[in-house]
Amino acid sequence: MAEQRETKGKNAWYKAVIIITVLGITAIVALVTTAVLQNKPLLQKYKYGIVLDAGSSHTAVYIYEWPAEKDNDTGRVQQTHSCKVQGAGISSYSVFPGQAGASLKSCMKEAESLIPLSRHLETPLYLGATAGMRLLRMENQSLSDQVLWSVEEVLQSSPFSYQGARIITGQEEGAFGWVTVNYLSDRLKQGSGTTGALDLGGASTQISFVANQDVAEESAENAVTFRLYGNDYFLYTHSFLCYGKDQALKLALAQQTQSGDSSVLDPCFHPGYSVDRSYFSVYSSPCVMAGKPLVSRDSFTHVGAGNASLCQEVVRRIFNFSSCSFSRCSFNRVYQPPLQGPFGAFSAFYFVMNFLNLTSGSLESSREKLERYCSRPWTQISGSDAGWTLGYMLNLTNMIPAEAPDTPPLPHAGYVTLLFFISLLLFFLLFLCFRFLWPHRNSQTQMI
Ligand SMILES: Nc1ncnc2c1ncn2[C@@H]1O[C@H](COP(=O)(O)OP(=O)(O)O)[C@@H](O)[C@H]1O
Ligand SMILES: [Ca+2]
Repeated sequence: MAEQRETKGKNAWYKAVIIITVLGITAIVALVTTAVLQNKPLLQKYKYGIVLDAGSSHTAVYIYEWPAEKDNDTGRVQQTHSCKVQGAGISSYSVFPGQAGASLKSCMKEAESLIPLSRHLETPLYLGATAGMRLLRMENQSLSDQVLWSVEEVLQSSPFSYQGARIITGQEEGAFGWVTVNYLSDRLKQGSGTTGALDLGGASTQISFVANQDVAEESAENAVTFRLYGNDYFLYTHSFLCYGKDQALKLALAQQTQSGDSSVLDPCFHPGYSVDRSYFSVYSSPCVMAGKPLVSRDSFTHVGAGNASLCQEVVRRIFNFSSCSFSRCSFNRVYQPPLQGPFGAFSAFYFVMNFLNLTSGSLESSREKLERYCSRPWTQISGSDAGWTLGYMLNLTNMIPAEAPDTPPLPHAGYVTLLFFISLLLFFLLFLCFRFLWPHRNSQTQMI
């Protein structure tokens, strides 16, 4: 009898252990599955933004995207597509301002086909015009308004959330260029050293870099502050209107055509280059300070001489280094504090240097290569195809939070692993309890 009772007791104990083990394993599996499902990243959805960069030479449409659930947080904004608008910049439509908007239509249709239909209504659409429109506004405010109305009409009729078309200030252009360069190189989140930004446009050029706060005291218009990812940045920025590549060329030509001769031998163009130009094309720009020479002829022959050092002399003369009312200046009496750190140069700086294969190597070696390049005959140059890759053109996004975002204490995988081992430990402890305490209780019961 005692043996039978003992066997029954043992069987009951084994059953209990098996039930507890099965329950324990089921609980662990349920725990881990819940944790995994709960924390599993949802299917990635994206949000979009469109920025039209209406430059002096051309307009480009940029489409940006970022993960939807990280809106305004750490989601990285990426350029997914760019479309170059056919023809020249919107400022060139001053003769027929009403046609400026129509020029944007095909790129806007492209944007409609690329952005998912469900996102159209919430996709913000901005247009920022730069130096070409600044010059047109200086020449004729009514014409520049008409050009903007024309583009506004087309953008408003698009399915996107139109946020406005405006001429951005040179200060904004410089400061946003700096943000973009540092955002793309991931320097803002790290809070480490930043890089300055140099942007050579067609009608203006911008320089921006981190400087100390004396800038605001000496020249408030050159000072910009940002708070990004919890770090304060104090910037010096300046936009030189008329010192973009195309307007600077006009300044240099105006200076060389002052004598009113029928031809000009220009060291900045290749030997063999010869083009008839009208005086009007050079002197109609509001950038050209020197008056048109008093000659009866309308045009002159622009002849290349291909001499880099003489060209440097010509180019130097379009800059005024003579006086400065601040503690220090760059040129044309513009305040500039001492340069700091490395610089990222983009837009036409990049196009030109990339075209000449000079994007790597020292300044000295680039100078030597440039001298050799400039003296090459024009006939050897005109065969080259300038269809090289466009670099990123960077633009306005306000997706960078002022404060650094809170990050979870553990990464997802670490969290699941930790949960698993804690559960395992609990189960092991439970097992030990039953293994050593239950038989002990049984034997006590038997003795009574
Ligand atoms: N693919 C390219 N190859 C060579 N030069 C280019 C290319 N794209 C743009 N550029 C030049 O870069 C400059 C861009 O200026 P843009 O942005 O239009 O004017 P701004 O910024 O002064 O309003 C122009 O001088 C233009 O000729
Ligand atoms: Ca530009």
